[in-house]
Amino acid sequence: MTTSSAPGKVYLFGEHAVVYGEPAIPCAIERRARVTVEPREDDHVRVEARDLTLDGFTVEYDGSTGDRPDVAVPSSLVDAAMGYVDAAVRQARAAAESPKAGFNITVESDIPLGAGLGSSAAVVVALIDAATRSLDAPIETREVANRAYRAEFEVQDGQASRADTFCSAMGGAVRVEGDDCQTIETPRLPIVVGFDGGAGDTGTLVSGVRELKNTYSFAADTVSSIGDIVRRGELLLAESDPTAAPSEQLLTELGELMNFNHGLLSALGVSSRSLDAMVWSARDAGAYGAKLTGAGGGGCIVALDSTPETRTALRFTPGCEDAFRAELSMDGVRVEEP
Ligand SMILES: Nc1ncnc2c1ncn2[C@@H]1O[C@H](COP(=O)(O)OP(=O)(O)O)[C@@H](O)[C@H]1O
Ligand SMILES: C[C@@](O)(CCOP(=O)(O)O)CC(=O)O
Ligand SMILES: [Mg+2]
Repeated sequence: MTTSSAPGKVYLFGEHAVVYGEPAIPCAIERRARVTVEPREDDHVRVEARDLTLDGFTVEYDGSTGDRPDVAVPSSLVDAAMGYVDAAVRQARAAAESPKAGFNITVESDIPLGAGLGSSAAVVVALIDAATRSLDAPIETREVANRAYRAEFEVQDGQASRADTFCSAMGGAVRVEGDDCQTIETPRLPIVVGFDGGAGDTGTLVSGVRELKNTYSFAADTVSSIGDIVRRGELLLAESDPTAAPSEQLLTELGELMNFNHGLLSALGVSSRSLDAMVWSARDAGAYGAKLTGAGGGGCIVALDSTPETRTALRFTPGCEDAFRAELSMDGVRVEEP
């Protein structure tokens, strides 16, 4: 039995645009998905995912035939829910060169689903790591990231960047531009997350942006402007001392860029009333800046504030269900005691 865990993330800058080759800077946060994998004698895959959907469920199906599990919900819902787990199992089998390996898989996660904190990437990364280890065929962390990207790419119909999966596998802050993935050093940023209790569908939101971008040249310009914001942001981070507390000037400038980034994401149609309400509430409370994080449509915002003010304001914001400080997680994927 092998258990691996991997962190979720927030985007400081650059979600969506990163799908089209612009750079992005996600930061891993101390909210993790844990996946326990036990190899089986047969080629079946049994998945226990209690955090999945409202009530969670357990299914067993024959992974070799591609038969769907026999459960009393529409199969499209099961496919949507199981897509990432299925794709990660395929990647783990391929990496271990064991196409018929069967597994008992248990997924536990502190990361809300579909909320922009990268639950899919964390589950896929932890699953690939644990499954390959359980077959005595461990792979390097960068290869876990690569396989996890291929799983997300498959599930999101070819519309995925390497950002979420690389960040979850490596931990810390990272910079991703196309296939170029690097870890970067940043000062400890005072990250606050607000969560509206909702979710957005990553595939659908990415398709919406793609359509706008293909229809309007100004939407394509908006995507490249997001890239400009990220380049500006990474310069600020590169010039700062990662071992010192972030300066007031750095936080002010990063906040301004985050505000701008949110405006452009909003123009691309991926914000929502509750995300906007949380963003404004954070700004009114004195946050340096605030933006939605991840695919959008509902879910989470990320703000910078060293004081408790933003958290307090968010907790009183209608539509905000939870607000918490998110520490940067320097640990990416790691093995856990089962
Ligand atoms: N705890 C979990 N157990 C099983 N699958 C999960 C879990 N968390 C996330 N997933 C998978 O990830 C999907 C959500 O991913 P996505 O829409 O990309 O949102 P995000 O990555 O922002 O959370 C879920 O529909 C499910 O397939
Ligand atoms: C919108 C996007 O840039 C980020 C999606 O993040 P999340 O799955 O909502 O956490 C898509 C991607 O990079 O694959
Ligand atoms: Mg995701």
